[in-house]
Amino acid sequence: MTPNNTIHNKNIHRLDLLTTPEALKIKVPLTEKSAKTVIQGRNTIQRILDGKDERTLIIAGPCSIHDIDSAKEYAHRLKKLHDELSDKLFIVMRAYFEKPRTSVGWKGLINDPNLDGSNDMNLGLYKARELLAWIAELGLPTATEALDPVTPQYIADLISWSAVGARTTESHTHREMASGLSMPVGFKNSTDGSLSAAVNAIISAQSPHTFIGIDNGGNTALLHTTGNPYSHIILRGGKKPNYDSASVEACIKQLKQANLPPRIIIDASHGNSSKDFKKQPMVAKSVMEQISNGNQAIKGIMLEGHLVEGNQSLSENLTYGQSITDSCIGWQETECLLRSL
Ligand SMILES: O=C[C@H](O)[C@H](O)COP(=O)(O)O
Ligand SMILES: C=C(OP(=O)(O)O)C(=O)O
Repeated sequence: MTPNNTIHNKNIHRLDLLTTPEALKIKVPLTEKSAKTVIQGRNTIQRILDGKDERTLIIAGPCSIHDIDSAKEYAHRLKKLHDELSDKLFIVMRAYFEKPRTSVGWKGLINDPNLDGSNDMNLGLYKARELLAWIAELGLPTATEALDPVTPQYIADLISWSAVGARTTESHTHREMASGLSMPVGFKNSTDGSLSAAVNAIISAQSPHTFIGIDNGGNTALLHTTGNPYSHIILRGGKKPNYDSASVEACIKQLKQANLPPRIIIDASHGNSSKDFKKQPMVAKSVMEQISNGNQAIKGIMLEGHLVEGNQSLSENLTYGQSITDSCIGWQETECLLRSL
């Protein structure tokens, strides 16, 4: 569709109609088994955040998913560990389909599923939902980043935990969206390492809001939310790491000053590994040590891992199972690390 753009939509050269959430859910329905996975996943994470389940939440998986086959293979392997290590850890798969970029770059499977700039978002939403449904059917709960405020209507019924990223935690729109999401939502600290935007985001997301979104039929709608009681902070480091005990104590203090419960997830990647994937195991072990030493505020750890370690640039000859965004630890390292935790 080419808009008449002499005054309005001057910088929009094309408009394509997007499928509705309802139509996508007919194509890829939520089965009884997948609904059970999602609900049990959410309930367990809520119990962990409440301190009623003493296991550590582990969110592990690719920085971004660009290839369905390798994501399914990863899910298969992770499900085995999810079952085997379930006495101490509650393992959830990182299934990230939307990538916020520092400037420009590939924006994730939903935005560009063909990896070629054709931006077929109808296909992207289908592929994301199909994969989430497949993983849920396997019995493994998933975690994602909620970046576009409209996409949750298409996929959130298949997700047990969401994050708002470091680049959007300060965004009013994302706080409103989080207040209506059905699963626990973590807010990352800002890219410079400061915590105040995340603390304010939690307060905002726990409160009711009214904002513009879409309904299941794809109509523009006013959404009235109740607030999300399970919003919490994710320490991801910034100019310097913030996973050490002094930084965690400072975070607890800041949460308490804001009358918020001390509930923290620590991302072992990003600023906490200074973007060096090889440091993630060291970070995760140090966080686990704090938990063993009695720190009850740390509820979980996030890891960026894929089948093959490192990362690669987007090209026509991609290595199977290797990240095309941030570098990840490989499968062997992930398995070894999770068993050691
Ligand atoms: O985890 C993902 C990246 O760190 C984030 O999307 C920013 O990526 P960029 O700095 O490569 O754009
Ligand atoms: C983009 C991510 O992280 P952050 O927002 O912390 O940079 C991510 O976890 O993929």
